[in-house]
Formats: sequence, C-alpha cells, structure tokens
Amino acid sequence: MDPNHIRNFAIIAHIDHGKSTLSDRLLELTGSLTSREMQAQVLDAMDLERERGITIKAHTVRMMYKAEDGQTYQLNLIDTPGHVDFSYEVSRSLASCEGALLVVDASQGVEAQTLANAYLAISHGLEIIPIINKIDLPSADIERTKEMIEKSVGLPASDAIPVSAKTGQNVEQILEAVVHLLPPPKGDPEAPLQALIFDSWFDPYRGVIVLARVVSGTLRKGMKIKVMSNGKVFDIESMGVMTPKPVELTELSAGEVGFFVATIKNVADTKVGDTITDAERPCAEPLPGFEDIKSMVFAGLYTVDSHEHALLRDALEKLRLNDSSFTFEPESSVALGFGFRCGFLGLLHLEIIQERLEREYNLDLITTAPGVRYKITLTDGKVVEVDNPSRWPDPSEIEQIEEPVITAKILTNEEYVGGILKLVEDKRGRQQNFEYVSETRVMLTYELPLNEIVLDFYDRLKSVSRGYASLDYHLAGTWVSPMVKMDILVSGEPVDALSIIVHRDFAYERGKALVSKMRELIPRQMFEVAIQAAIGSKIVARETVTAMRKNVIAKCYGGDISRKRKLLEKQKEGKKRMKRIGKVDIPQEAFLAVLKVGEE
Ligand SMILES: Nc1nc2c(ncn2[C@@H]2O[C@H](COP(=O)(O)OP(=O)(O)OP(=O)(O)O)[C@@H](O)[C@H]2O)c(=O)[nH]1
Repeated sequence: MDPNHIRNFAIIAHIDHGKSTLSDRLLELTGSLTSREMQAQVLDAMDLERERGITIKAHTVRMMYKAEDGQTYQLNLIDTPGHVDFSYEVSRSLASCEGALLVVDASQGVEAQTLANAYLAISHGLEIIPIINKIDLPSADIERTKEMIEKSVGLPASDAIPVSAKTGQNVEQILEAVVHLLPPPKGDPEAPLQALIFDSWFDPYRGVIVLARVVSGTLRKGMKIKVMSNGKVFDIESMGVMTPKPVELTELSAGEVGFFVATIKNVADTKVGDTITDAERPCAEPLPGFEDIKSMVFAGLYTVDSHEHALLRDALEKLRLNDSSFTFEPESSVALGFGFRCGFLGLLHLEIIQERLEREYNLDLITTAPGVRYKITLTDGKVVEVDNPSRWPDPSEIEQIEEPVITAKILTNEEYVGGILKLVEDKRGRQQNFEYVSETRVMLTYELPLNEIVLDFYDRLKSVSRGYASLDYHLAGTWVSPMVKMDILVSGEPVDALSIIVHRDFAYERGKALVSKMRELIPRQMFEVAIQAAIGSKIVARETVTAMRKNVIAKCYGGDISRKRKLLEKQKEGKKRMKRIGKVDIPQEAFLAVLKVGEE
C-alpha cells in the first residue's frame, strides 16, 4: 500500500479511562468486528480454535477507513500494555507508531500514567491527539480537563476531541483526525529489510507468533530472516494482519505492521525491541533502542507440598516459553526445601505469574518476601550481585552496597499531600520536585529505593490517599546504602526463607513491626513460640505466641453446629497453606508478613 495512505497509532491512557471501549468503537465504525464479537465467534467455531492464540492477543488491528476526502486509508491500531511494570514494552509499541491518541477521562482528569505515557510518546517524537472521554457523565468537566492537559502534559488541548466511547458520540471525528493530523510512515520498500519486534508470544498450535513493524524494506512469506541481536535465522512460514480476524498475506512492506510465524521455537529468540532483517540481504544497522530488560524484583517460589517440586519446575518452564522477561533458577532453603529464585519486571508481574501457576497449574505455593538486587563490593575488591538474602556476604567482607533507586511521580489531590509526604519520608524518599499541575492537584517527584516500593508501598499509598493518588516510576540509578540482613528466628531457630534485607537505620523499627505482625499470623500451637528478629547475633525484637489452651471448638459456646463446621473448614483451609518448620506450623501469610506490616 502507498505509505501515504497508512496511519499507525496507539491509544494511550491511564487505567480505566476507556482505552478498550474506544478501540471497540473504532473497530465498529470501520466495519471491523469488535474484539468481543470476535471472541464470541471463535468460541462458536471449533475449526477456528487453531487461531485462538492469535485472536486473544490480537490487539493490533488493521482497519480500513474511507475518509471524507474519498480516499481509503489503512489504519493500524497498536495496543500498548497499561502498567508501569511493562514500560519497556510500551516504549517499543510506541516506537512502531507515528502518532497516538491520548485518552483522558473527563471526570478524573490527568493521572500519573496519562503523564508517563504522554511523555514517553513525546520522547518518541509521536504526534499526539488529545481525546477527552466520558463526556456523557454528569461529572465530566471538559474545560478543566483541557486545562490539565495543557498545564501538566504541555500539549495544546484547544482542539482536543470530546467524545463518549460509551455512546459513540463524536467518535467518528477521531478517525478523521487520525487521517489528517497524524503523519504517514516513511521508509523505502526496496531497501534491505528492517523490522521492529514489538510483541511476541508462544501459541500452542502455531509456535512463536511475532508482531512487527516493517520500518524499511519488505517482509515476504518464505523469506529467510535473521534476528539481529543473536544472529539466528528462521524461515517465514506464514504472515498476515488481524482485522481483528487473522488474514493471511504474502508480504508486509515499509510502514506496515502485522504478524508472522516462522520456524521459531522459543520466544526468547525474538525479544521485544529486537530487529529482524533479510538473512540474504541484511541491513547495516539494527534499529535503535534494543534493551535486554532485566528483572528488578526477586522472590523465592516453593510448593507447599514438596512432592510437587517437579511440577513447579515444568510449569515455570512452560510459562517461560511465553514470557522471556521472567527468570528462574533452582534454590534451596533449609526451611522450605527445594524451590526457585524467580526474577520479575515488577510486583504486578510477580502476581500475574504466581496466579497463573496457582490457577492454570493447580499448585499451592509459598512465596517469600520480594526483594531487589544489590551490587556489593567486597573488601577484596570483587563485585557481586545478590538478590537472595541467603547469599548475603558476611558483613565483615562487605566494603560497599549499592541499591537500585527509582524516580517516582505521584499525582494526587492537595488534601492527601501531607499523608503521602510522611509515607515517602518513611520510605527513605528524597524529594526532587513539588508542583501544582492544577489548582488542587499536586505532582510529587521523589527518588525512592526500589526495595521500599516492593514492600508495601502501593497499598499504603492507596490507603493514605483513599485511592486518589496515582503512581508511575522508572529506574533511576543506585544509592550507596548501609543495608543489613535481618533474620527471623522461630523458637530460637533462624528460618532462612524469612530473612530480608533492610536499611540499618530502619532495622530496629522494621524488626519490631515484623515480629509483631508474625505473632498475629502464626497460629497458636500446643507450646509457646518465640519469634525474634536478629541482625547477626544481635536480637532486635521479640514477641511470643502463647500456647494454645483450649480446643477451638470450645469457643463456640452455644454449640451451633453450622458455626462449628465453618470454623473447622476455616481451620482446614488455613492448614493447606501451612508449612511445618521444626515443630511450628507457619502459614503462607507469615512469609509475606513483611508486606503487611504497614496495614492497620
Ligand atoms: N460513562 C462512560 N463510561 C465509559 C466511557 N468509556 C469507557 N467507559 C467505562 O469506563 C470503564 C473503563 O473502560 P475500559 O475501556 O475498560 O478502560 P481501559 O482504559 O481499557 O481500562 P484498562 O484496560 O483496565 O486499562 C468501563 O466500565 C467502561 O464501560 C464513556 O465514554 N462514558
């Protein structure tokens, strides 16, 4: 297709501002099936089952639109993941576009992710069309939202399009704006092939499926392609676009986006951000910006039942086929037995993987407290990276410890600033900026140690702001900090899986809070259980779980049988997630007590 008739764009928005609803509306207007219709159809037609892997993730859609100028345009809507954990993927999706629709909820206004995504789009040189959504709501304030876009994002908003994705009001104006305001792609279809991978996943029926933007040259069926970062060569077996129904094509030329299936067995061979070229006529340079993204958050995963260890390994291997951004390696714990040390992009990523293991693979898991990776210089000059407290070097051998630090942007209403400032100070934050982005909204910029964020930051931010704060962050560097390893002793025995790394000046406080939380979480046993927090041989806090006196059932005085049963069931359920350590049963929550310390 003539590149002048192609437009590639993304929709960027804060969560819940209406991205999916608006996409569906655009699909409807251009006569494509909506993704919901598509899914219903897929379920109806069993012979389409093979294509399911594609359709479910088919968020990159080609639409054909006949504009008011009488011309037909090819509009490629490229989906971007919505969460900060996946910001690298967002950046690669944006790199595949020339423009973006910035959707802002007219009743909520600009939020932290609106800003973060808008800045990212601006830094990629994209043309941005502001869209003010949900104007059907009584609380919608179009003028105020425009002001916020101008003031905080710094984009002219007088021409922002007010729409309701729900009722469809004004949505067709967006299509005209896409055609007239966004630039067409550039690129020579005759040049050597350069295509950017912006998503890839494993489909059980078809193998690895890659979404790519052809930047220059032409990608053809049957072609031998080379992945630039690793030099691997594959044959393209099939290719096409989603409309959102997959439609097979024989070529994609400069400016176009689409999917291809090649003889690729492992998603790790086609990482997001990598460049594909023609193996026989390679391009000189890969596209800029490829990064092998590293895990930032680490935790141990163990099965409650040690016989399920092999199942966990198989499940992790399967998940890894589809997600090259998480890592795992075997580790063992005196307390928990054999497990895996896993690395994730962030906390949400950890939660997603954990939930899939439990739901899809039916595993009962114990997760240890998440932590970060420290760079430690030893007294003999060696530098080691440690993400597992059990590998923490002896303090006498440590010269210097560097911890990862993020820049966090928190957007909130004025009245919650006090509470948030206290929270970030508690979390060792250092203020970078304090700025009013409208009369009542404040943007705080802080440097914070990542280790404090992975503990309980989100939940506490939510509670001090009653949900009226949004957070966005990116890795900013490291601080040299006096970190120490804190051990937890249960009945005098250190439980290795409970050890955490904390800042020395906060260790006493943290230890006290932690053992007191553990006391609540560890059920009474037939004997007294001491819980202690220690740094080296120094005990910094102690609590005692007193011995059980009576049978639980004795608590149900009246003898109401249904209550009794409920209590027993509850106990049984609690048991499932217990791990017996020495003589003491420790529930799953206790391993994560450090996450719950801030809770009331
Ligand atoms: N009243 C009203 N509600 C809307 C409108 N657009 C979307 N919504 C509602 O807002 C909620 C969020 O919309 P989604 O389209 O799921 O938002 P999203 O940004 O895709 O959300 P995530 O995928 O979770 O990031 C849904 O309940 C929608 O029905 C609108 O124009 N008016």
